[in-house]
Amino acid sequence: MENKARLLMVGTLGSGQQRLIQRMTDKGWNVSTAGTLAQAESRLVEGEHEAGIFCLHDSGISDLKRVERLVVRSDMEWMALLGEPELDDPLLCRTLGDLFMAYQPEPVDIDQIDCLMQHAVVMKRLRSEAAASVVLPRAEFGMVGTVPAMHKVFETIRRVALVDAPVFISGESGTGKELAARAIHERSPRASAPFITVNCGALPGSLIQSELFGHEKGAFTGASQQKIGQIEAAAGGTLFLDEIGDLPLELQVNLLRFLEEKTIQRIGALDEIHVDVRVLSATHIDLEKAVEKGRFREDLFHRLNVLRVNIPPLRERQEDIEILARYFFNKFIEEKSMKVRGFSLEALALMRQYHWPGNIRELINRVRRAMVMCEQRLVKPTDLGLERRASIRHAITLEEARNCADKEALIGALNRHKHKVKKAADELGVSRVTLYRLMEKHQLGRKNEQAISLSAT
Ligand SMILES: Nc1ncnc2c1ncn2[C@@H]1O[C@H](COP(=O)(O)OP(=O)(O)OP(=O)(O)O)[C@@H](O)[C@H]1O
Repeated sequence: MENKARLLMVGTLGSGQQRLIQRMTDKGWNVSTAGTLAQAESRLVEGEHEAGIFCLHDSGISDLKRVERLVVRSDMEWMALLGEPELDDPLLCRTLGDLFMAYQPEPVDIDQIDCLMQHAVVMKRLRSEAAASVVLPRAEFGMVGTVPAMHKVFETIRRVALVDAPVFISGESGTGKELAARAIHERSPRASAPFITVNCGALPGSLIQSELFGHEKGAFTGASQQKIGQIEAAAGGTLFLDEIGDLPLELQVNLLRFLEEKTIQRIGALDEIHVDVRVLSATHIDLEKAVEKGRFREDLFHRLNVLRVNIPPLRERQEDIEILARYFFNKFIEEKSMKVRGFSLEALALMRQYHWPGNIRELINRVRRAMVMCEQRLVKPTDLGLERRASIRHAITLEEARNCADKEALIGALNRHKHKVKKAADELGVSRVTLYRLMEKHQLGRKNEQAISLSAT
């Protein structure tokens, strides 16, 4: 190790203190000292230390929570010096085990301390080099994506932003449709005007009409005041209709009229108002299929689908999974100092294998929870809640895989049809008798035993 590494010594060791500082200085260390935790905090801000010694013995440092905060934030290795009897304290023992690379009771062995601190410096330098070599992904419009399919999404966003036609954004739940809609607005000539989102699935039909078009005072019971609808509120800007597939059929007609004529009529109003709004829409359902089944008007679909952005699910962007996980890890670690340093290789491997039905929203939630739950330095599969699923994927025979798939299909169909066996059997293309037999085989109760869910496999 190159000498003159900076060593921070916190607390006092009593009579041995001066000797320790002198000997460590003789060995080539650049030692700075802090008698209190407050001083230690300022020393860490002032200078680039590479290793630390906490003298917990007889030093008046009893605020272990603050010790923990300081050690965690410092991003370097520490050793503790203390008197033997203090090891009776279980809280102190846990703190030592969690935070320090080593401890020494008195009388201290200075050669050993020197050796341990040299290791600490090497580890710190290794970590710094590793961190420097990691190229953090650049987020375009707040979206991280490195695979060709995402580059295509970014390119499409850039292009469609410049024209004024409606854009339909498709993609599974949590893939970033709203983020893409905002990006289109922010890059468009309308960027300085409002961007308004309406979730068409969140309100009942009776309310969504007034939400979109507004109403006049007295238009219906309870309309005690005039209300400007969201279309009018977005005038000059962009209206993002999320979950457009959930818009009731009767309102689809009104929306179509607005898109064709650029005018609206508040409920209860006689006059039509001209409104200049660009409409973006999205849904996680297959809108083409909804059109086929007569649940969505074809003419409205074509009006909305003039330009299209299609965001692929996370499982189809394998190379992005680890990059996104690290991106959010770095983001959350900045918000709150935590002991955790990164992901274990096993956790990364399982993240790549997992199906991510909730896409990036699910990834964010799992990473955030794992960072809080993690008790060691590296996030493990259990912290992410992925272990059980993964073990199923690893060591199973073909027969077990088939059983698993059968069971998932049964659970899905039964849930979708609220346990109506006849309907579930029709969907699965089996007779009722066969369905009962399969339910028995997979121990799926006829009613809601097992609170049927996919994780029940
Ligand atoms: N490529 C990405 N990079 C970084 N964060 C992303 C990316 N895509 C989505 N996110 C984040 O994931 C979360 C879900 O994104 P968003 O709400 O845009 O998804 P959505 O497809 O509109 O979901 P839903 O269909 O449920 O409405 C948000 O926190 C968003 O910031």
